[in-house]
Amino acid sequence: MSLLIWEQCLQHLKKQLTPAEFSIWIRPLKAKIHNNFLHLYAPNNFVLNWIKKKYIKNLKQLLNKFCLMKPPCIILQIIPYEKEIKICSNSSNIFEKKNYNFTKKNIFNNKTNINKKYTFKNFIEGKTNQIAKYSAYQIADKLHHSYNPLFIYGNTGLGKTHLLHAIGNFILSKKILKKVIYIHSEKFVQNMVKSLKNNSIEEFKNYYRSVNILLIDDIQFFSKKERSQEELFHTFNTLFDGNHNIVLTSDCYPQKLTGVAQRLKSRFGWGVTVAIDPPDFKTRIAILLQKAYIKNISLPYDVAKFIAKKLFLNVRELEGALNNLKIHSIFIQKPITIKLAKNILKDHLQIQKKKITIKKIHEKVAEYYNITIMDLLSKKRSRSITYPRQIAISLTKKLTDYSLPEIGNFFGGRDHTTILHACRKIKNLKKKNHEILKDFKNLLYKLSL
Ligand SMILES: Nc1ncnc2c1ncn2[C@@H]1O[C@H](COP(=O)(O)OP(=O)(O)OP(=O)(O)O)[C@@H](O)[C@H]1O
Repeated sequence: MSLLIWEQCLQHLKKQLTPAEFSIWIRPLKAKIHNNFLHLYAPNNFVLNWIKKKYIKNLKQLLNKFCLMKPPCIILQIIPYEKEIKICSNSSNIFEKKNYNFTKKNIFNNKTNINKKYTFKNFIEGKTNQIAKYSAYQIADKLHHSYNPLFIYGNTGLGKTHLLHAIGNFILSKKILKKVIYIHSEKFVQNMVKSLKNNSIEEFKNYYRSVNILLIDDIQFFSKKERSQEELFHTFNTLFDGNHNIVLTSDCYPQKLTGVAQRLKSRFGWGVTVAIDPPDFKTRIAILLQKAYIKNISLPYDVAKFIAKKLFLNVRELEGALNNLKIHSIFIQKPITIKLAKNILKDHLQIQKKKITIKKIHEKVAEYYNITIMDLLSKKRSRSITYPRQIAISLTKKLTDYSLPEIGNFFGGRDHTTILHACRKIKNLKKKNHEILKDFKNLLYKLSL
């Protein structure tokens, strides 16, 4: 009996469960087969109990299905720390291996700049980022040319940089002789300026034009930097013509980049362009639990749920809340509870709320839908006006402490029942229509800046 049987169960469960369920509960389990016993090691008591309650029956059925002879008995236990290391290092599904540097020395030290911390394995997948992750993986795994260039765009803190490093780490782990470099756009510009000063611009050019996979982060930093754009343009052409992969990230769609030459923008869109949106509720919970696990923080599920409900714009914010909770719980020497989370998030949410005024909501919504503020407050009933108005009302309800009649006053003296109706309507539409949900989230983001 080998671990192959467990691999089969994993493949099956991966299809059966949602990505979030699989990542939170099943993926952290480490398996070992010994004397017809399948030892499953859970990272903590919480996961262990959950597996017992929700998945053990299913696991037994799968073992029965896949075993031709007598299926092994399952022994479920908590992993002791030293054991965890041992099992992990033997595990076949670990992507991270030794980073390697290139031997040829030059002024840039041939550093890959890849951060080992960010891998595909610890990138939690959900509806809003799965295409980006899939595309990034295609490049890492197969160096797919149809994905050249891959352009990933989205708001801050949603995992774009994480995916760039994940590509780099995956390629490095395969130990194939491919030169992969991660570079932040600002650094690219700095290096270029330095090279111009040092009379080493030829080395600069050769360095970036000789890579096999170039990962460039936050391309919007090239805005209005004509000389650097010129250099990027030639680097891009050399790599593209030589069938080398280029992956770029940005805070917006290529054509929306301001201060960037049209010839570059059009090249950015030659391959595949994918968006990353803020994670949905379930994915936020999964991310929190995973980050807590990595940071060795004991985070109860209900607290993760509470934080995920309150913070919905970006993952960096979730991580910040988690770090804050950890520090406070260590300081007061008490475990993390909902009460503690409420206290900590209170200040954060209060600051957020203070930043959001009715004026700002009016302005941002009007600008987003290309209508006037007067339209928003008017009695006009055409769909092109009522829909943005209902969105604005619903945002006001979510982001401020105003009562329904007060909100009615801010929107042209409307009755509180009209306000309630608008909020309910948008709530339902968000569930059914992805575009509406996206509009709502985009506006939430713009208002939070
Ligand atoms: N799906 C995810 N799973 C796990 N961690 C994530 C995920 N998305 C984001 N993160 C984490 O959130 C943090 C911020 O992500 P990252 O730096 O990649 O964002 P970004 O989109 O590049 O933001 P910016 O545009 O500000 O550079 C990182 O610690 C990253 O690991």
